[in-house]
Formats: sequence, structure tokens, C-alpha cells
Amino acid sequence: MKVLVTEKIAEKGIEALKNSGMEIDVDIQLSVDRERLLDIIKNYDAIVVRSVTKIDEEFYQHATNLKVVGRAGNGVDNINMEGATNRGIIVVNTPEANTVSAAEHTIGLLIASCRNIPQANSFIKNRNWDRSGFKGTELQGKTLGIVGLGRIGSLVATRMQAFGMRVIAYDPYITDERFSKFSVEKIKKLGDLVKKSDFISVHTPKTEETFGMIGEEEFKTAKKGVRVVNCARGGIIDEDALVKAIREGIVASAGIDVLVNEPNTTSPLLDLDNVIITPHLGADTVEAQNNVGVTIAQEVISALKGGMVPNAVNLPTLQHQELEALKSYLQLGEVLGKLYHQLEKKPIEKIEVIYSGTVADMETSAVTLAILKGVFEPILKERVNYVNARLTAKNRGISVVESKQTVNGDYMNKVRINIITKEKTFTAAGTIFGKKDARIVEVNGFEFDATPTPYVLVANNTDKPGMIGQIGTLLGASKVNIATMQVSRNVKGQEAMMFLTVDSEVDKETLNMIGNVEGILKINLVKL
Ligand SMILES: NC(=O)C1=CN([C@@H]2O[C@H](COP(=O)(O)OP(=O)(O)OC[C@H]3O[C@@H](n4cnc5c(N)ncnc54)[C@H](O)[C@@H]3O)[C@@H](O)[C@H]2O)C=CC1
Ligand SMILES: O=C(O)CCC(=O)C(=O)O
Repeated sequence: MKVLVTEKIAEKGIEALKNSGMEIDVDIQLSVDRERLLDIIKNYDAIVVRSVTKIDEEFYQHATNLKVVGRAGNGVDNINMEGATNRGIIVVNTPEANTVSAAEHTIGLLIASCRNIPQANSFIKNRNWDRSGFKGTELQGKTLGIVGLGRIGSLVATRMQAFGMRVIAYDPYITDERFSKFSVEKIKKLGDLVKKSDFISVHTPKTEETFGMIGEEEFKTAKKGVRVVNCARGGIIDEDALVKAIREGIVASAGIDVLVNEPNTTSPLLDLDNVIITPHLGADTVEAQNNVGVTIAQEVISALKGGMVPNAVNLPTLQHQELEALKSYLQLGEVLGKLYHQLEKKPIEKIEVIYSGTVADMETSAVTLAILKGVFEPILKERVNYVNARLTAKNRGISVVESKQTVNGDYMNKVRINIITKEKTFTAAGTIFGKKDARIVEVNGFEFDATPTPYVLVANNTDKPGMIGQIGTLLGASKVNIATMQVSRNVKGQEAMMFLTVDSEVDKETLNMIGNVEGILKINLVKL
């Protein structure tokens, strides 16, 4: 596997990638040398970027082998998510790793801008001792309006309360409990927050809704002398409107870490004395970068190994613990899904997944993805994984329905799939024994207690003497060892199903010979 790193990440992260046995190329020029990046990206399985490298549709068209985009950081606005998902490319980021640094930088900008610290610093460094032009303002007793009370917004809120500020916030997407948790006053309308605030700090992602959300209209109603901070994404506070509001004396100062176009040395904001700007340094601390570097390395490695990753952006969000608890169900789901196309050939119309018992309380959407991955992987040329499995079903006109039951009969937990075609319904079910032992417990109404192994022979036969012996003899003759064997029937003398786990592939000829045995109705080698 080859990984390309196009922006500076901590040495610890590079070491972790190298230690995993991958081939790593680091070339930070590629973040801006677009032509060369497009030329070589086909050679890589994964790319690790920060906020400068643009991962867009044109990039994906060149990245024909790409499986993973690792964003060493939080915001993913430089990454086209739809393009990644369509191609089954997993996008991972490190949302928790730099939040404290970003919050602290926000506070640094807020204090530095309202006390003119950088301006005074330049002045005295130029050998001018003059205190007259730098009078600032206190924070105590002032109102801080936070837009977006997520990870960073809430860290800023609680820290600024220690300065004696009244903190209010606008975030229509979070619960009242979250506002109470941080003792932050909920403001229902952005306009009201703007009117009430002495300081405004934005902490939303950059989306269609948030881009320009503090603009000319908002500045018209803001308190004269309001101070603003943007350590989130360029453009959430409209840059032209900000320049105008500063020139008109509405905004007294601005602390800015991010610009719409980066890198940027020509923004008009750079010409304004009461604007202090840092070149996107919010996450630039030793701690954050080490954290980000190591986390992104671990995630890219696990994503390349094909599994679920806790911080995958285009997959269901899972915490580490949840993922641990789900691991065996993901394997079971994939096994159940894989059975279908290896036992049946009918086009699928609908897939029903029924979770019962303890598994019903878990985050099962990931298990459903594992089932879909298992269903489609054996028959599709293009890559099917957790990222695009649902889309693959949708594109093939297959509806997927999940349901949950608390009562489950004989099993503590059970995952059952009903694959519905025009002619019939295929069913399979499995359970997890103890903490992680997956078992197939039913196929098409025949009950088993079978541990999935890489090779399984599944036979439908008439329930009569001699069947097992004949199969055993034929497999023995072709040097295939039977590991375990189970036979299931519902009515004596009618159809039965055999489930034989074998230690190796079974060649076509042997399969044909078994298929020709009188009483064998169907034989398939299933690879799980
Ligand atoms: N300057 C830097 O170096 C860094 C910047 N960031 C940026 O900081 C920002 C915040 O990051 P996190 O706190 O981790 O994100 P988060 O996802 O934890 O929180 C974002 C919050 O914004 C809210 N939100 C979304 N749309 C909104 C809207 N229209 N109006 C009001 N609220 C809205 C969400 O409900 C959520 O609570 C992001 O833009 C991220 O890219 C993050 C790390 C470093
Ligand atoms: O330092 C970086 O790579 C950018 C940090 C950032 O903006 C983020 O993590 O969203």
C-alpha cells in the first residue's frame, strides 16, 4: 500500500504510517502543485492532507487507486464528500484531536485583538514607546455570542465564563440540554445574538447555510463597537462585509485565523489596523499536531485494511468502544450477506434486516452496511465497501429495511436477513456467542450452529441414507479435508441441508461429481 502525504503532519504520524509497513511519500509542495499531484495520484492507495490540498471531482478522476482520504484535522470542506462516497473512498478525519488548540487560539485572538497586543508589540519592536493608541476593552461583564456550540464553541464558552463574560449562543441543531450543560443562554435567532453581543465568535462548519451567515445585514443591527473572531472557516463572517463594517466603525476589532482563499497574502483585511490575522494556526500546537498526526495515521491504516473506522466522515459515526462492541457483528453481517449470491442467483428487490435481542440496542446501521457489503462484493467488479454499500443497493433499485425486536426466542441476540426476489425469499440468520463467536444459525429455514470459515460447502439433498458418506468419499479423493459438518432437516425424508466447513478450495470437477450424486439437489462452495 502506498500513502502520499501532501501537507506537514507530525513526525510521529509519519513514523506510525511507516511502521505499519506502508510505503510513504511526503511532498508538501504537492498541496499547491496541482498538475503534479494529478499526475501521480494514481499510484497511491491513500492520501493524507490538511486544509490546503483540494480533493475535488477532478482529483478523484485521476486517483484511480485511491481508497482513503485522511484529513489530518477537523474541517473537511476541502474534500468533496459525494465524489468519495460514490467511489467507495473512505474519508477519515481527527475531529477531537485539535479542538483544545483551536479553542485556545480563538481566545488568544479575542484577547489579543481587543487589547491591541500585536499592534503594540510591533510598535515597541520598532523602538516606539507610546501607550496612547492601544486602549482596549475588558471582557468581564461583556456578552460573548457564540455561533455553533459544538466541540470548539463549547470549549470557548466555558473558558470565557471564567473571565466573567455572559455567554450566549445560537445553534439550532443542538438540544436545550447541551446549552444547560455549558450554562450557556440559548438564543433562538441569529439576529438576536448579533444584537445582544459585545463579542461574536463563530464555530460552525463551513456549509451553504453558514457561509456568509454574518454579513452586511447582521452588521447593520450589531452593537457599535462589536468585536468579532473567526477561527472556524473563512467566509462564515463575510470578508467584504467585515471590511466595510470595520471601515464604518461598526466593528471595533477582528481576530481572524481563516480566510476564504488560503494561502492568502492579498486580502484587504490585511490592510486594516484593527484586524489581527494568523495564517490558519488554530491547530498549530505541538500537542494538537502530535495528536492529529498519530490519530490520522492509525485511521488511515485501519481504513486501508478495509474495516470500520471510528472517525470516518462518510460512514456512521461510531465511538471507539461502540466499534469494539460491534466488530463481531460486522463480521457476522458480512458473512450473512456473502451467503446470498453464492447460493442464489435471483435479482434482489428488497433486503430486510431484523435485529433482535441485545444487538437491537446497538448502532446497527453499520452492521446493515456490512451485510450489504457482503451481498454485493462477490458479484461486482467495482469496489464495494462500507462507504458505498448503501448507495450500491440504491443504484440497483434495492430497498433496504432495518427493524428491531427485543424478544428473540432462543438466542440472546440474532441478526436475520430476508432477501426478497420476485420468485422467493432467501433467509439467513446468525448470532454472536459470548463476546465474539459468530455462528450461522439458519439458512432458508434449516437450522444450524455453524462457525463461519473461509470455505464452506453447502448442499441441499434428499434426506436419505448414504448422502454424507458419498460426499465424504468424493472430497477425500480430491484431498479436501472436512473440518466440521452439520446436517439439518425439518421433515424426515424430505429436503435437508448440509453445511460442511472444509480446509481448502474444492475444484470444479469435484463439485460436479458431488452434484451428480443421486439425491444431491444443489451444491455450492461458499467463500466467507
Ligand atoms: N482554525 C483552525 O485551525 C481550526 C478550525 N476548525 C473549525 O472550527 C469549526 C468548528 O469545529 P467543531 O467545533 O469541531 O465542529 P462541531 O461539528 O463540533 O460543531 C459545529 C457546531 O455548529 C453547529 N452549526 C451547524 N450549522 C449551524 C448553523 N447554520 N447555525 C448555527 N450553528 C450551526 C452545529 O450544530 C455544531 O454544534 C469548524 O469549521 C472547523 O473546521 C477546527 C479545528 C481547527
Ligand atoms: O492545521 C490544519 O491543518 C487546519 C486545522 C483545521 O482547520 C481543522 O482541523 O479543521
